[in-house]
Amino acid sequence: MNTIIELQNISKQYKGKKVLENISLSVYAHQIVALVGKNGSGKSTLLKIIGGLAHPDAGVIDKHLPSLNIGYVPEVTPSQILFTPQEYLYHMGTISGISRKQLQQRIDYLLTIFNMQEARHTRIVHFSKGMKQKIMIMQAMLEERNLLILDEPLSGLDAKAQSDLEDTLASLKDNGLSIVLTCHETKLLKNLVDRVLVIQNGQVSQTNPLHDTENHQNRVIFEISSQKSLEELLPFIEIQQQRSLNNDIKELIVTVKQEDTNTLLLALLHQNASIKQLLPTNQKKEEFYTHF
Ligand SMILES: Nc1ncnc2c1ncn2[C@@H]1O[C@H](COP(=O)(O)OP(=O)(O)OP(=O)(O)O)[C@@H](O)[C@H]1O
Repeated sequence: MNTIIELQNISKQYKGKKVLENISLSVYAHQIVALVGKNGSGKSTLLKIIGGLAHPDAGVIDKHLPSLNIGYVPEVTPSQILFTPQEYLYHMGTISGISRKQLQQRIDYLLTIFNMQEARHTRIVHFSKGMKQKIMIMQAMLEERNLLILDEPLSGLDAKAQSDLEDTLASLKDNGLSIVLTCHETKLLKNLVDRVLVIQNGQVSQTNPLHDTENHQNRVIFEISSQKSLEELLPFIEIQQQRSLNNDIKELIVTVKQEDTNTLLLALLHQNASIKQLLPTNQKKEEFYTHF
């Protein structure tokens, strides 16, 4: 994984009150990271520090990409914008000094990826909160970005708007963007984020990945002739360990997704493999080995 920005021992206080204490974290390319925590836990402060909008009292921010270009979208969404998306984005882009031709191409691209072409000429003041949120993100993306920082992008949106925005953020990630966002509720993020960082008492800790693939995988140990090719199995398995028992037989320990387990077992039987053990990966290793 390529790190794009790394924070080392970041601390911040306001009027003598410590908000962040010795926080270290990395943001990787093509990842969506969520910062979760209670009101006032320091999420926005940390976002602003990552985005270069606030300075830490101590610590180092190391940009691993020399041309790291960060877009920042604050929590507050302005409600009274009388322009249409086309007008608003065009004005904002012009203020940022983007050339006309480049700007129009970029607006077209953004309207497409945010699925907003039909609303191009409707006044933003008439938009739903979700659509306004999209406009704010598009504004932050008028310039090419590597990293997008979103403060509470999903808050106040109804379920449909949340899911719509999640889809958009997922396509932005697929197009190469990294995203750091804050959120109160982890359940909103289930299908979206790669990592969740919890901020509490000025410290950041990483929770188990929300995708929790560990719990949906099995570990299989089998013995198979050394002459047999494993090529057919490779799409399903991740090899953890492999050793020769003698010249003819090798033993493998592999993990396989729950849904691929039957296919794997069937393929192993066709290959005259001997299945020694099958257990969910969330069983402790010691328990696993005592089954021999
Ligand atoms: N500019 C500031 N001046 C003084 N205190 C500040 C400032 N910015 C934030 N704080 C304080 O720092 C603490 C952390 O604030 P921050 O906004 O980072 O938390 P948060 O987790 O984003 O909260 P919320 O979920 O309510 O948005 C709070 O106690 C807040 O009052």
